[in-house]
Amino acid sequence: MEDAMKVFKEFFELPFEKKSHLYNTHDENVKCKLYTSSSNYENEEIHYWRDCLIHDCTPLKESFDLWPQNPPRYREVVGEYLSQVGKLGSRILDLISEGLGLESDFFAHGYKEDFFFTVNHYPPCPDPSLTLGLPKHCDPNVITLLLQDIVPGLQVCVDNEWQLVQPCPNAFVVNMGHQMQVISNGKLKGAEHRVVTNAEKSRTTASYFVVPSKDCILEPAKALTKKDLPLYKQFRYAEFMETYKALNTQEPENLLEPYKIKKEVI
Ligand SMILES: O=C(O)CCC(=O)C(=O)O
Ligand SMILES: [Fe+2]
Repeated sequence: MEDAMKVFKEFFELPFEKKSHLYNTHDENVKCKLYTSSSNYENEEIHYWRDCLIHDCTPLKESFDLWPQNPPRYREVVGEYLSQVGKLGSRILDLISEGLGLESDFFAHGYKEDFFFTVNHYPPCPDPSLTLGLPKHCDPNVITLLLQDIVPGLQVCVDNEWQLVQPCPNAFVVNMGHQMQVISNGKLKGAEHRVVTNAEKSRTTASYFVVPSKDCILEPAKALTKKDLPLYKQFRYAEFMETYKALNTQEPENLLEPYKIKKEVI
């Protein structure tokens, strides 16, 4: 993971001419892109202080040729990194299913079918009081494995207060996404988080999002709704993602609102 972080930093340190061809936010067919703030820069109300590299990763071996050619080690190091992080993600999901009392291969049924990968770079910000690196959000997927640099910036919302997640060397931050909240019937809450900037140092992070298949049907695990009532109804992952994209600027908790089962008032 040290090597991967080194390569991510080297990529963002490249002179602009070596990466300018990757700035292309409009063409759906471009499978490796760099953008500033978000992929919807032109239409967003607020811009954020980050650059983001995103490239297709699945199937892993077949997507190598789409990745950055510079730094020259990028493909080899990141290929190995993603394959190892994928295994770690599966192991963590096995442990979560054990902890929740679900069958051991519960997440193998479409919940970890895919993954999505982004590398974030937050340059020093002259006035951190004016903007964020990323706004408050909850990841839309199942879990996210975040590789943090030694520079702090990630904050998590606990009891309505923002707390800094201190970087811990050689460790990943594992964020619960919206889908984990649904599957666990609210036992594991989707983590609301954001990124603050700082004036002195740049910060680089890499997010590995474990993603269900588009057709995966999400609902509270049956084993958890024998005693407790289900809090959410069934929906397709692709359907949720449409809501997520359309309502992205709302409070994270509101995004699950359409899928909540309302208690009847008698
Ligand atoms: O860069 C970070 O610390 C967090 C990134 C993040 O939340 C995301 O990629 O969804
Ligand atoms: Fe996130």
